[in-house]
This record gives sequence, structure tokens and C-alpha cells, in this order.
Amino acid sequence: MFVPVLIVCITIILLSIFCLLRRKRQLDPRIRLPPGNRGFPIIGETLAFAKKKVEFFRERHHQYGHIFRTHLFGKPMIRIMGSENLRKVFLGENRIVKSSYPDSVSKLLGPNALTMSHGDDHKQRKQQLLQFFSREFLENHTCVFREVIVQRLEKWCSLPSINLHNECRLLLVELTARFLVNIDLPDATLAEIKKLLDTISNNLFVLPIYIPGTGYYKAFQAKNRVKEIFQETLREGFQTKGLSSVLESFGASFDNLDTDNTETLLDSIFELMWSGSESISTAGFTLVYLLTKQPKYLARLRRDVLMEERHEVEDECLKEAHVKRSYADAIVMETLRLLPPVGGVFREALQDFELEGYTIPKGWTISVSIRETQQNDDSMTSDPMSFCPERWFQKPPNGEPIPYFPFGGGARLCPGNAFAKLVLSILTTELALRCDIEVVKDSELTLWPSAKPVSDFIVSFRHADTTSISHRRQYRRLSNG
Ligand code: HEM
Repeated sequence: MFVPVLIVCITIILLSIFCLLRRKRQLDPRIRLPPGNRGFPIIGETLAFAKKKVEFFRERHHQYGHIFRTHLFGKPMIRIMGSENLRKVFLGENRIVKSSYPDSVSKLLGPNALTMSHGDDHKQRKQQLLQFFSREFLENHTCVFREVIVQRLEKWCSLPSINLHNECRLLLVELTARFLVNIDLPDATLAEIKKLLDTISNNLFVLPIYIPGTGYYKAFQAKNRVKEIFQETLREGFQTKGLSSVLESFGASFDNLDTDNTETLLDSIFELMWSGSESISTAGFTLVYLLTKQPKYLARLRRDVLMEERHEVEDECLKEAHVKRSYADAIVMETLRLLPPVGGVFREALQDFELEGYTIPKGWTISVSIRETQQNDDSMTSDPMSFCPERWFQKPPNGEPIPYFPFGGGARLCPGNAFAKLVLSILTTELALRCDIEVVKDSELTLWPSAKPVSDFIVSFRHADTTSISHRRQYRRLSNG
């Protein structure tokens, strides 16, 4: 009897001291916390967030401005938006902030993940990886990527209709796997990997309780199966093709493939496979989704490519702007701006620092909003919430660059960004050249945890009729002599 009472008393005393210290700190005139609400004890505003998701952030940014405080997932949190604030936080990695993810994510990715490494270890590993993600490597593989994309588009055209979200995920899982391990995976294996990655994505922000039946358990099982598939595939691949470049970049050799290093290696491949295919397949889906809503942009790109008018821009104001950007690039950028696949990232403050005059206290979680930053800005000529690739050829009215952070920034800048941009640009161009798309069954989008249709979004792909444009092009060539 005595011991439990003693434990309760000690807990109450410790909690009171903790609350007093925090209160004292909050009353410190040098500390100016951002506006916001702590919500209920312990759970904070987690219930309101679970109900409203993306809307929770939108509402509060509307109410409080660029910076507000809340309490989510058991931790005090500050949510920030605005280009200047994002730049300061991204460039302050290892100095004022460090990358920090909820327990379920960090445990799933494991200690071997690049995302979970810090300081010099992170720097060294990232440099090693970036050698593999080089421009030369990408250029050498462009034909393979195009071939995979064209084959899929042809397949989609041959079917009466497709579920766009599923098919885009399959295509981009295939491309990411090709990129990483340079091995042809059979359709059944790709479908299994896609399903496993879906399980992981659906169980990412959950309580980290490893008991059969929990989401966390399911995600871990799925991760282990993905690693198993890659282990088998790599072993077969070694025998036929030799070592893939990504494995070389991780320092793997034939000798150490079956040693303890294999685990580390497979963890790294899993991390790249998961973070890569998750974001890029979301981007691929939203890109095609947005184009189905505004077919005029696909038609404009088709004309652009077929007439070889890529850099000839009729609009007077566009002539002054950087017209070297292709229209396909503008479509990709506009997709990643309006619906960034990674809506936000997390950091932990390593010291007290200031943003817009508010104190960001040491130890607090910072939720960095990429989505709201890119969707709300008066530097844009047309409505920031509309899909308008043309904006990338226009001069922003206040001379400020359009807010654009889909790949993060600073030391944590996404290493897969060049690969992602290349693949999305090929997909956009081939789509314009080859296909007409018709929506068979429409659906709204949900943005949490990533952009996907609320119900099945079914479309029908048909071979595009490009004859009239081709005739115009031939005529133009003839008349130009
Ligand atoms: C459109 C596609 C993609 C988007 C929008 C995207 C977005 C991002 C963002 C915002 C970050 C920064 C995270 C942070 O600051 O905490 C990041 C990091 C990362 N991304 Fe991507 N990504 C994409 C594609 C890829 C691909 C294809 C790969 C690999 C094949 C990849 C691998 C990674 C890795 C390993 C990191 C962690 C980097 C580090 O901690 O230094 N991503 N990505």
C-alpha cells in the first residue's frame, strides 16, 4: 500500500515542478511564444487534428498567421509557413534545428536510415548517395525510364479504363525500383511491393505499439517483406547483371552481400524505395489528375512539342521572362507547387531562436508547412489555388520568387529530386504526345496523409489524334523552305 502511494506522490510532485518551471519560462518577458492553443492536457489538440486534418492547419494559419503553436501527438508543436521562415529553418539544420519524426516513422525507418542520421554521419552518407544520383547516371538511364513509361501508356490505351491512382503507383514503383536496383521486376512482384508500400503509408502516423493487429505491427511486417523481396531479387540480379550502382554507392561488394552488412544495405534500399516511390507516385497521380481537370494544358503541351515551339512564347510578358523552361517542366513544377506530395516536414529546435519576433523554444517540435506556404502567397499573378503552369513564365508582381519547396531545402534537400523531375517530365511529354484522357468516374481528392482520390478515380486513355498538328508542322516546315 505504502509503495503505490509514494509513487503517486512523487509523480504529482515532479509534474508540479515541471509545470511550475514551464510556467516560469512562459512568463519570462524575453520569451514570446507564438499565438495558439495548447488544447486538453496530454492529448492537446490531437483529437481536433484527427477530425479535420489538413483543414486544422489551414484554419489556424488563417486565424493566427504564419506561425502558431499547438500540442499534437503528445508534444508541444509550432507550425510555421512562409518562404522566409522555411528558408531559415531549412538552412539552420544541425545549428538551430535537427530533423525529427514521430516515433512510429523513425522506428519504422530504423537507425540505418539516412533520414534518421544527423551531423557528420548524415553529411558523409548523403555525399556518398549523391554520387549515385548524379546527372550522368540519370542521363544514361533516360532511355530506360522513357521505355518503361511508354510501355505503360500503351497498356493503359489498350484497356477500356484504369484506376488512375493504382496504375500511377504501379508505374512509379516500377521506375523507382529500376532506378535503384536496375532489375526488371515481374508485374506480380511490383503489385506485391505496391500493396506493401500502401500498407506502410496507411499506418505511418500511429501509436508505435508492436502487437499483432496494430497498424504499427502491420507496417513493420510489410517493411520486412519488402526487404525480403529485394534480398531475393538482388541475389538473382547479381548472378546475371552484377552489382547495381546504388549498391556500389553504399559500399556493397559481392563478398559482403551475405554478411551482416546486408541488413544495413536492405534498410537503405527500403528507405529509398519507400520515400522515393511514395512521393513520386503521389506526384505522378496528381499531375495526371490535374491535367484531366484542365485538358487545355495537355493540348498546349502537345502543340508545343509537336510544333517544336518549346521556347517560342507568344505572350509579350513571357518573352522577357526565362523562356528556356519547357512547358512540360512548368506543368511538373505547377503540380508540385499546388499539391506537394510532402505537405510538411518535422524538425526539433536545438536552441531557442526567433521567427517573425516569436520565440521557438528549445526542444519543441516544429512542423514546417510546405503545402500552405506554396498555396498562399500574394507574389503570384494568378490565384495561388488554381493550377496554372503559365505562372512559371510570368514575372511575379512583387519581384519575389514564387514560393517553391517541394523537395525541402538545406542539408536535407531531397536527394531524389533530379530523378523525380526527370521522370515526371518524361511522363508529361509522352502523355501529351500519345494520349487523350477521359474521366469515366470522378472523385474528390483527400490531402492527408498524401494526395489521393477519396473514391476510385477511373479514366480512359486513348491514342491521341495528332494528325492535324503534324500537318501544320509539315506545312510550316515547307513554307519555311
Ligand atoms: C516528387 C518526388 C519527391 C518529393 C516531392 C520529395 C520530397 C522530399 C522532401 C520534402 C524531403 C525533405 C525531408 C525533410 O526535410 O525532412 C525529402 C527527403 C528525402 N527524399 Fe525525397 N522526394 C521525392 C522523391 C524522392 C525519390 C525518388 C527518392 C529516392 C529514390 C527520395 C529520397 C529521399 C530521401 C532519402 C530523403 C532524406 C534526405 C535527408 O534526410 O537528407 N525522394 N524528399
